[in-house]
Amino acid sequence: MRIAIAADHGGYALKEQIKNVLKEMNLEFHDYGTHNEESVDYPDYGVQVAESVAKGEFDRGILVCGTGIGMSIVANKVPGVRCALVHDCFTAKATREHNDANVLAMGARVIGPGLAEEIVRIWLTTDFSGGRHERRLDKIRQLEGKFRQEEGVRGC
Ligand SMILES: O=C(CO)[C@H](O)[C@H](O)[C@H](O)COP(=O)(O)O
Repeated sequence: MRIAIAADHGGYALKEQIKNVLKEMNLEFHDYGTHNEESVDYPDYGVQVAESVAKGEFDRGILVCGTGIGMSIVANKVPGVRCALVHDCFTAKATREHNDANVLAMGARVIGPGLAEEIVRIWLTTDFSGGRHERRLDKIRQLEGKFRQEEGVRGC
């Protein structure tokens, strides 16, 4: 499994710790930045991970900012991305089983590194359950198609 990872300045330190988890798990990853704690804008980093996952260049994405909210909003603008903002172990598992979430967002100002690492481990090792959940993902894909078409009509 290949992972794309990024953070803004608020998530930089936690991103570095999560990279150690990925190394322990022998997972290949690409770090899209940021590479220090200088202030940057989270959309510039979130979109790179989201696009790379949507294009199939990576299997999963991990995004960290202060709250995780901005990163999750950005990632979910990219068709094909199902980004989950997760701050507990229960939803880390559930969003893989039910939503087949392909991007994980977390807030470094919300949870500590120990919990974040546990969330990453659970999220990376839990499979999608399929079944009735596949039908719901199909409906999400249909909605993406509907809004793409409407944007085409409006010339957006
Ligand atoms: O939560 C965020 C956006 O929803 C991000 O955490 C940013 O890290 C946060 O907005 C940055 O704020 P700052 O005051 O510029 O450090």
